[in-house]
Amino acid sequence: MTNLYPDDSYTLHTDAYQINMIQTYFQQGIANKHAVFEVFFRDMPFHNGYAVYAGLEHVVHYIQKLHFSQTDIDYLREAENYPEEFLTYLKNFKFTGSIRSAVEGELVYAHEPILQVEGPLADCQLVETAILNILNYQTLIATKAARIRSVAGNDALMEFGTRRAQEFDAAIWGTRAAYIGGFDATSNVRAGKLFGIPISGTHAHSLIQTYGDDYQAFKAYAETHHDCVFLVDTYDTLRSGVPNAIKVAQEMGDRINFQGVRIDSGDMAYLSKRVRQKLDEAGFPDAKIYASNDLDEKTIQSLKMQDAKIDVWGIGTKLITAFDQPALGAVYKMVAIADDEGQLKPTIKLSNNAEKVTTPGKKQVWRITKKTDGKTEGDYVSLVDEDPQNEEALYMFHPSYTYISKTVTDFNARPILQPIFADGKLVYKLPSLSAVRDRCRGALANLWPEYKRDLNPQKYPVDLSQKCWDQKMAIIKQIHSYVQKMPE
Ligand SMILES: Nc1ncnc2c1ncn2[C@@H]1O[C@H](COP(=O)(O)OP(=O)(O)OP(=O)(O)O)[C@@H](O)[C@H]1O
Ligand SMILES: O=P(O)(O)OC[C@H]1O[C@H](OP(=O)(O)OP(=O)(O)O)[C@H](O)[C@@H]1O
Ligand SMILES: O=C(O)c1cccnc1
Repeated sequence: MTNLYPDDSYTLHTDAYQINMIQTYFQQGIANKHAVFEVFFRDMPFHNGYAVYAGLEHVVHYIQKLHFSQTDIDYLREAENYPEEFLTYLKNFKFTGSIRSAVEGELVYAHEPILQVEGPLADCQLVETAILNILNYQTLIATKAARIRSVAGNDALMEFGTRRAQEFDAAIWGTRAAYIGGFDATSNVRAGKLFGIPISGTHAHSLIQTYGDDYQAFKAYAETHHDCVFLVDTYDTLRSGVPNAIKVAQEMGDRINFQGVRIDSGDMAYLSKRVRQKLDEAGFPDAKIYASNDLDEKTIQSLKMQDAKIDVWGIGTKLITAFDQPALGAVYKMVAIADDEGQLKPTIKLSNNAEKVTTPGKKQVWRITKKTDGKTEGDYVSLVDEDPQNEEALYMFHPSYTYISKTVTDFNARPILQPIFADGKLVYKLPSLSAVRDRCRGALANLWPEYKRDLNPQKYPVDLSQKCWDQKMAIIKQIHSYVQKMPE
């Protein structure tokens, strides 16, 4: 049976190896050694040209509540038999690190830091797992939602995924991420209460099955609700569902707001056209046609090409589970660590796979836009002490194929990583969810269409500054010559 603790928290929502490492650092006297870690992902989700950053608000809640409760300590003692002095250290633990991050709704790209944690080594290590858990999921769902929005045009998009989501938290934070990416409403009532997302709902087939008849069911619903959308596919969409929906709408007249009908099966291109015709002929040209059933950006695009007469799209499974790409794959890597004199030194993780070699040093990401049209030229990843805003002309080159380069003039450089926590204190005012959603919409408007197309989008430039690149090469050389001296 599950143990339910009155003081349960998310502090133990971490991998055991983090606590094991913290124990080593503590017992070796280096738990407070200054360190910097950065989060980034290596591949664009869904082969998309951009990703929509989401999850920061949940990260903020998590960090604010971070402390080991008495039952956390009791559990660690019992499960792992940690030494008492280490448990006392954990009991007194307070997060004193600093976090800089992209803000929610911002567009982010592979191979650039999207969040940075700096501070005592132990603090940085403890939060890795939860931060990745949050950002990996929410950024994925916000991106999927934006892809769906990009094919839906101005049609209404409703999130219907809770019943298929990977449990409670995924449903709740997933629907919030979907809203950021451009959805309009959710069927999840708790998400409405928690986040202020508009809620929306029609009714299920069980209502019709309860009455055993479309007419009786629609009538009962209409007698008890003002706003009515009738689900018309339980027995036969064209012969029973739609005619009975029209009949009830006509009988009830102004006593209801007949918003439309929902189709949940069958050939939706064919059915929606026939349904539209019937609604129009009956004098309901404003009644909308809702569609649901395993939809995603591909089916919506196909239905639009078939000139389907669908106004509102209800999307569940394929959105909330990120059906075609279940993980973003963001990682959390150490980029700098203090030496014995307390000086922060860049550090690298090498790999035979060039893609997996990290970029050392504490960094900033600059979004470079042209002053003339506000359009994005690419991202420029610099060391933290560089400021491209002061440059007249910015030389940008591909970090692997360095001969691919351009010089940008007349540009603005905007720092993407913003201060969120400074020495453990929240220094960022969380924006409203609608402001976050607007930010996403605005960012997409400033992106060239070549990066937004669904199929084979252009690869968005994420370039390293010369200083950052030189430092990386120097460290790689240094390590190679050190390793070469070792016997095999
Ligand atoms: N005209 C169309 N063009 C492309 N895809 C469509 C079209 N009409 C429906 N679809 C999609 O085809 C799939 C049909 O799935 P499925 O066979 O499970 O549905 P169904 O048999 O109509 O309904 P159900 O089994 O849920 O009662 C769904 O993903 C649906 O969104
Ligand atoms: O297909 P999705 O994108 O996941 O959208 C959500 C689905 O959930 C409902 O079906 P379900 O069969 O669960 O219940 P129902 O009896 O109300 O149709 C709804 O009718 C949609 O088909
Ligand atoms: O309101 C709806 O129509 C709805 C809600 C959740 C899942 N499917 C449909």
